[in-house]
Amino acid sequence: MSESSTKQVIDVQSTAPTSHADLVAWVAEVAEMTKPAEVYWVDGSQAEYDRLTAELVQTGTLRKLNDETFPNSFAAFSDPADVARVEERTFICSKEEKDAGFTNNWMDPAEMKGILTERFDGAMAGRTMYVIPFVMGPLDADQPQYGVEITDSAYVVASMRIMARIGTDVLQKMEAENAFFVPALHSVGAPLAPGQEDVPWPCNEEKWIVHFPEERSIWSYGSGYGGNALLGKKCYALRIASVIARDEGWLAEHMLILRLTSPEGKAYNIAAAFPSACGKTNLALLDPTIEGWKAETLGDDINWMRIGPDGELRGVNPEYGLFGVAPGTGWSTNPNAMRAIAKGNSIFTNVALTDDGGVWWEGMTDEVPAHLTDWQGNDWTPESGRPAAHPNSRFCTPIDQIDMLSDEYYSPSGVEIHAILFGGRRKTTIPLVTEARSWANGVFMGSTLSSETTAAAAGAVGVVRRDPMAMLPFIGYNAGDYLNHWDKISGQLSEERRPKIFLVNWFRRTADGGFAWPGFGENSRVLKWVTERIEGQGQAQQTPIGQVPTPEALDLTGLADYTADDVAAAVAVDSEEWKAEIADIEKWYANFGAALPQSLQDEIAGLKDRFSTSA
Ligand SMILES: Nc1nc2c(ncn2[C@@H]2O[C@H](COP(=O)(O)OP(=O)(O)OP(=O)(O)O)[C@@H](O)[C@H]2O)c(=O)[nH]1
Ligand SMILES: O=C([O-])CC(=O)C(=O)O
Repeated sequence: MSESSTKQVIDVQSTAPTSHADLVAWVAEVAEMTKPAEVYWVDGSQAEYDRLTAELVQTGTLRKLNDETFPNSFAAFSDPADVARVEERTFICSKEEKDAGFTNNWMDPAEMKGILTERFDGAMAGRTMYVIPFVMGPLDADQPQYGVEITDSAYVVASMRIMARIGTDVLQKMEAENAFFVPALHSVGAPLAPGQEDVPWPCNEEKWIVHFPEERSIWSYGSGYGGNALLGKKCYALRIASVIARDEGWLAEHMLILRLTSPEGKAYNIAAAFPSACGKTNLALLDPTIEGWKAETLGDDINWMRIGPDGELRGVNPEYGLFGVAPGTGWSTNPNAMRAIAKGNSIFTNVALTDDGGVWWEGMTDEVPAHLTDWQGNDWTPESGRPAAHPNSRFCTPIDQIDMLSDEYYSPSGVEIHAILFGGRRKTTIPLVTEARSWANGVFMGSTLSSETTAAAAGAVGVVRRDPMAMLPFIGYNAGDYLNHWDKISGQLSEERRPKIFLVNWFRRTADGGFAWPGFGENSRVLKWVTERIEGQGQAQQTPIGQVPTPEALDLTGLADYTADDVAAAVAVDSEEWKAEIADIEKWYANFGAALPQSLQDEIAGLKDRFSTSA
């Protein structure tokens, strides 16, 4: 062991601001392995954030924006090879391969630790090692879900402060309870030789996003981007939390939560699972276009659902900020998100810069600026023929800047969920909205959910894939066990209180290539029908896949140039398309073998039956 690493171990033990023995031991162990220049415990204060962001401006990682239009906000530009989650480099290292299942990459945990230990050896040389105590969900929850992220990226520290509750309060409570925490280790994997200047976006060509579900720990190496690096989000709140949820009897899901109140004052909490970049943030910040309806945000990406005392399903958003897709978020499509962003205190990544020191992305304003600096630092004009902002560019903004944030967001016991929507991005086949025939039929809809891939993950875009409950990249264990867990939870819900389930598709196309439904704020019309169905009202027609609205059932008041015929086209069930769909579902289900719950086997058999008798 070198002299400097010995010194670090001693430093950690004697300077740690906590007596939480397991935590101090882990931090010391990591410092010994990664050999940072210093160890810094993050307190989560505004002064600390201001200091770190100022340092990041100095090193060129952040660019301070024009304070008038984007107060206290910054833009970061990543390495072009580090712009999205890397699913191919994401692993679930359970002791046994079968426990990771066919949807996950797997490696033996000891072998993986061996590889990672080599990568992390000296990985933080020349850098500061930051220790971020955090909690997912309210700190006053019955059982706060603690984590500690160690990282060598100040950009990650600043972003984590927006996305999660972090710092001294969390550390003190964790210490007082001597609580378990998820150790989440992150390095950009780009150590600095002494005297070497900082690079604006350090990262490594080799990336590893690794989860050890039995240990409930995370090791992430080589990337500084979003879900690869802000480890409280997808890595903890979905992959590791899904394992905890399986063991403890609850659900950790990739869902937004929206509260919709009717003109009569009746409130409905709607959870919706859509894959990445398929409209969660937009629906969570819905601006209803129908008179008298009010929408409030509870969550935009993750929903932890527990069974309440009366057999109801209760949802909590464990996050503290938004990490939203920038392109397509605009004053006309999502004014609520734009108002939250306009309050400032945000970090943008891979958006374009305007000449007056602001930011811009495709769809932000109707008028396209005449000149920009694109996300890669090049001059850009509307004639450039390429996007100015990266398609997966993001805004990272505190959730409490949303004017429409529900007070219930802060409730540790969450809200009762009255309806669950499953939705994907499909050009054909899937109607605008379909009500499940039953709870089991709804779980079937979720388990066979499909969507075209998006820029949120590295790889091909636009390829249709099955994405069960929008959790394909996020189930931290065997997908067959996951479907069985849903089946088991179903049985524990009160029959009267079970949420109604719907399948939606905002992205269906017409023959001329346009969207079959205007989407965004107009989705409130679909949600109104959903609430009518909850109340046992609203006109619906039976189809082999479930109930769809009759052409007159959607409230189209004030919606120019959209007719009942257009609704009929948007909700049409085409049996030829469904023949291909069923074949694809059967192919998907074959992956599960005997693990497929009987209820879902019955559902696919029933679906085939209904199509054959309706033909
Ligand atoms: N046509 C259409 N596009 C939509 C609609 N809602 C969202 N989008 C587009 O879908 C893209 C992604 O939307 P988001 O709301 O950010 O998606 P998300 O699911 O929150 O994404 P993640 O943060 O990756 O989980 C944006 O380009 C939106 O403009 C809609 O109702 N209709
Ligand atoms: O995790 C990320 O990088 C961004 C995100 O929310 C997603 O991909 O769904």
